[in-house]
Amino acid sequence: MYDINIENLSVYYGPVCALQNINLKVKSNEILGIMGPNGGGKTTLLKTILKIIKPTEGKVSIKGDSSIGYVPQFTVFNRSFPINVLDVVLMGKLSRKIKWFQKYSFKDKKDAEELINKLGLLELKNRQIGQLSGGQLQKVLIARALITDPKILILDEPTANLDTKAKKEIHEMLKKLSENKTILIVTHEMKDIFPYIDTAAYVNKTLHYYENPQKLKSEIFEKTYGYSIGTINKEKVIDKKITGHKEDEDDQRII
Ligand SMILES: Nc1ncnc2c1ncn2[C@@H]1O[C@H](COP(=O)(O)OP(=O)(O)OP(=O)(O)O)[C@@H](O)[C@H]1O
Repeated sequence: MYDINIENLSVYYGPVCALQNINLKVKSNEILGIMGPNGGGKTTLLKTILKIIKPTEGKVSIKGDSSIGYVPQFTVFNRSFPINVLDVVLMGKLSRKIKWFQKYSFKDKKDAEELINKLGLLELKNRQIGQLSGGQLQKVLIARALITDPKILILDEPTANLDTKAKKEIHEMLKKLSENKTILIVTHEMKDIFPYIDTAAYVNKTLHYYENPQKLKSEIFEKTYGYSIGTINKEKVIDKKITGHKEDEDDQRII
């Protein structure tokens, strides 16, 4: 039932404690939103799940042999590299131990084209990555992580620096993918992510897990504004104060 099971996990970098005694179980096909302040340990948690970092204490178990796809922060991606969309997606087929002059098979190319088509990117197939919008590039990086059909997909700030429309498209894409994948998203975009996640975790050295993400949303508002969200209308007003967004006539009367 659980794709990821983390028990009593602590991670230290020398004397620095990044994560302390963390427990977390992630169900199959769940979308977990991971939030928390800068330096709270979110990336350390991802890297531990990906086995890039070894736990100081405790253990991380992945169900069966579930493979994991990883989408790193796209700000670290070199956009000036002369490579097209199809080639970026195909790169996801390369084994971790890169063999020089490794060739892609006909099936690799067919799989990549099918995936690009499925994600609505076919018309961009031959475009150089330097000529993509931020949202398009992010979708291509997600496609690269999906090419091996992993059961678990982990994304580190997938919508950072994207406009509202691109964010919505990425979040909707992830929601669809969660029909048969377990997805972990590290994000600072709390306002945008809540409608799309099933559960939430707040990481600040320790981890608080929320079966109901709305509870975390309420706690964040309470911390920010010093009072709790009593009614839906009040929540709308607070949302509007943050976003400046007007939703409907009814809404406008509340102001
Ligand atoms: N390689 C490292 N060596 C020493 N300390 C590190 C190392 N990597 C991270 N840390 C420290 O571990 C803590 C957690 O860092 P981490 O990058 O996991 O946080 P984060 O929540 O991902 O932060 P952000 O939101 O800013 O990306 C921080 O105090 C950070 O300074």
